[in-house]
Amino acid sequence: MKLQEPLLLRQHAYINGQWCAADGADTFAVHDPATDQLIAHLPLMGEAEAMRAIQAADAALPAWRDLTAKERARLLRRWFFLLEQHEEDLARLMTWEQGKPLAEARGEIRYAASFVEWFAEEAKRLYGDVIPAPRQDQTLLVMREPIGVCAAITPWNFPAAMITRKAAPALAAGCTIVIKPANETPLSALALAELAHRAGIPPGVFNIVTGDAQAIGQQFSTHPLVRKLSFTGSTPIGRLLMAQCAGTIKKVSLELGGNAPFIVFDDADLDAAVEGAIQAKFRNAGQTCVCVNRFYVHQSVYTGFLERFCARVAELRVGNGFAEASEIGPLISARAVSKVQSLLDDAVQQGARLLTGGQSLAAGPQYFAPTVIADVKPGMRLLDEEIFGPLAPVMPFASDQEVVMLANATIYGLAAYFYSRDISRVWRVARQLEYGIVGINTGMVSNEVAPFGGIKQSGLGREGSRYGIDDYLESKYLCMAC
Ligand SMILES: NC(=O)C1=CN([C@@H]2O[C@H](COP(=O)(O)OP(=O)(O)OC[C@H]3O[C@@H](n4cnc5c(N)ncnc54)[C@H](OP(=O)(O)O)[C@@H]3O)[C@@H](O)[C@H]2O)C=CC1
Ligand SMILES: O=C(O)CCCC(=O)O
Repeated sequence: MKLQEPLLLRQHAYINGQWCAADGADTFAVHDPATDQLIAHLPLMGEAEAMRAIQAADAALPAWRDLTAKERARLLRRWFFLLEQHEEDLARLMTWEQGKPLAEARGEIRYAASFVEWFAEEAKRLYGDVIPAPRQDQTLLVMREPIGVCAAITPWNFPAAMITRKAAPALAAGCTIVIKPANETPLSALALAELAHRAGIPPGVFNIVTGDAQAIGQQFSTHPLVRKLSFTGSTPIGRLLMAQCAGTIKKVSLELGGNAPFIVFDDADLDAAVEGAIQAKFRNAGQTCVCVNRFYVHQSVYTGFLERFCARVAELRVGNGFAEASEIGPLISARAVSKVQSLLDDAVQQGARLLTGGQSLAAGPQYFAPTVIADVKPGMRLLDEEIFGPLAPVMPFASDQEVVMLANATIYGLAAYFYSRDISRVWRVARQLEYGIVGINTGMVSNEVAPFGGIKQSGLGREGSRYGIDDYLESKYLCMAC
């Protein structure tokens, strides 16, 4: 890979300010999902190295916590400027290991950097409270203090933004952090570490441990020095980590799976709904936890919506993320492709109509054609399982009451979308949807200033926004007799 700054391609973990190999010098391989070519070998670390990273983060904590908020903010801002400055190299590394089109990768680097900038600003506004006391001889105060050493486990679908969305609030609050990136996409994480190092973030404050997820996850979720764990990934692993954290009563933030409904009411602007549907379904080839899993379209506009939607989907250009024309890259793995294929097969066997896509592509074995199926019915697996791929199931509905009930009939509660121009319906449906995020007449809801997170089994806590730093803070109540 040709980079303007070759040192951004790191093949060692980053612990206590040092680039390290695994104790036994073992490695694992990283492949380009577009070509299956070998990209890099990374340290296959386990419990011992994870423990050393935690100890380094603990040793670095007092000095980092004792910096003024302004000093921490200044270092975070330097990191932000470096992320901006190296956007192109960071994007290229991401496309190489993750597959997403370069334009999307550039967008993700800007998105990742925006969390660092935002929380550098928030660092200076962590106000406490003075509480009117119930007695005249008391003064009551609440101070907000960093929780301590934090651990984070991040997924491959957003290899940079999921790290900065956790690390930036942690560092801004005065915490130190140990991070295990997904094994599919460690290079982006290590490039972030290289730039954090150059920004002057002290040794031990920001650490990246690569390798065996189970062994590292075990340490992160059971070590008594870790006070908080933040995880983005699948609901089953989130459940497991939450249970493991129970032993030492860690604070837990979880961004887990979704089953997003996208509702098109009879009064919707259909052209706008189609554009929103393309964004909300096909971003990152459908591999986003807020991507649409189910389309409900009012029966009176069902055929019209399907015609326009299928025409747009058929135009999407699939190919290697490095080709500037590509809009949809490969899926992350052969396992991901077979999961999407099996959900499609199940639906078609049970009577769904295949309208466009569905075929394998000459571009390579990890590509899946953008696909639309209609007349989807209860009982088909894809209504309950997270698709995480470019397959759009569509079905008609008859009434508002029915569609809200169908939309809420899931264990998940991350994102929902709907299109309507009737203002009273907009308010009513927005209130009735049991989701942490509701997109109204838009298919794009994510930014650094808004709280991102789900309810039900989609997770705990919020990331980004002024709320996103709360999980990295404890409240200390001071009761002073005077
Ligand atoms: N909410 C979201 O954004 C995401 C949702 N998903 C959902 O999950 C499905 C499967 O994807 P998958 O990548 O397997 O998701 P996982 O939840 O398995 O992986 C996410 C992260 O968790 C790590 N991990 C895996 N097992 C453990 C463990 N026992 N202890 C600690 N950490 C662990 C992974 O490490 P490693 O890479 O080393 O295995 C990775 O860093 C997807 O199809 C999608 O439905 C997936 C990714 C993101
Ligand atoms: O959990 C994910 O899938 C990544 C979040 C993407 C976003 O912030 O929109």
